[in-house]
Amino acid sequence: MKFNAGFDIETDTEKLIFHYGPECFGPEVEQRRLDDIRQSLKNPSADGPSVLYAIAMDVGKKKHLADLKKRNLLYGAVIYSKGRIGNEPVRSQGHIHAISNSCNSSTPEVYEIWEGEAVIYMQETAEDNPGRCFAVHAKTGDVVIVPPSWAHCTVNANTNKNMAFGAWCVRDYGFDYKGVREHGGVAYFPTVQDNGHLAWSTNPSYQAPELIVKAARTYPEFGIERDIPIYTQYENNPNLFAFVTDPESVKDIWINFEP
Ligand SMILES: O=P(O)(O)OC[C@H]1O[C@](O)(CO)[C@@H](O)[C@@H]1O
Repeated sequence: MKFNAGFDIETDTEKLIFHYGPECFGPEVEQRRLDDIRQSLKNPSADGPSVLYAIAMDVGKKKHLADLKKRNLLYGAVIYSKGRIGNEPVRSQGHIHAISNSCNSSTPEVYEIWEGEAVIYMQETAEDNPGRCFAVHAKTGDVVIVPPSWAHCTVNANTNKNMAFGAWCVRDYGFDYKGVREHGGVAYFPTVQDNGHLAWSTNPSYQAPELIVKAARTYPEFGIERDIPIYTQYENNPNLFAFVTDPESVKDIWINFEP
């Protein structure tokens, strides 16, 4: 399927892969299978699609690659299967962005939904007290920012459709799964109700406050505009996503940040 990511990329929803146009680059996808993420499910023995999502880290226009490397920025793409896992939606296992050597800090991630509907779930920590917990509903074109060091996972919110997104990340990214895995997942488990909507139940291995469910918002504090692909916004203003690779430069924004 074709959508406006700001560069020439298409999804193949049958094979769960990406196709790149002649002026673009991108790797073969890395698959995440049901067996890879079972331990983070509400019901680890549930049945579902064997490949849940496929990841292509480092995609974009060939003419930008040198600049992206210079800035230490990386654009990733992920495509999700439709369907469900028992009564749970297809989703990622959850992780925290590890401390990157380049900035000596965990880094944020800026998502843009390309097709389908997503929930970006996030919580402040992966400790017994996870801090504030948010489920942010995002539709095609919406942007969602996950702050540095928050645990997060991505949910395909519509079981009848594939979902795909792009995201700005740091180039020397690393994923820390430890806290999430020790708790058997994130603090709230999504399930699919009969009407197709998501419901949320607490993971008993945390002492979590009430979940805040909300719609995606805009991010004027970062200078991000609505309705323009975030890749195009980088193309028009290459310094715009410098906060992704240097989160300390906007440290006041992260205090009491609400996604
Ligand atoms: O938690 P997993 O399975 O490693 O997922 C990795 C994917 O998650 C994301 O960080 C989104 O949260 C992608 O950018 C990345 O490719």
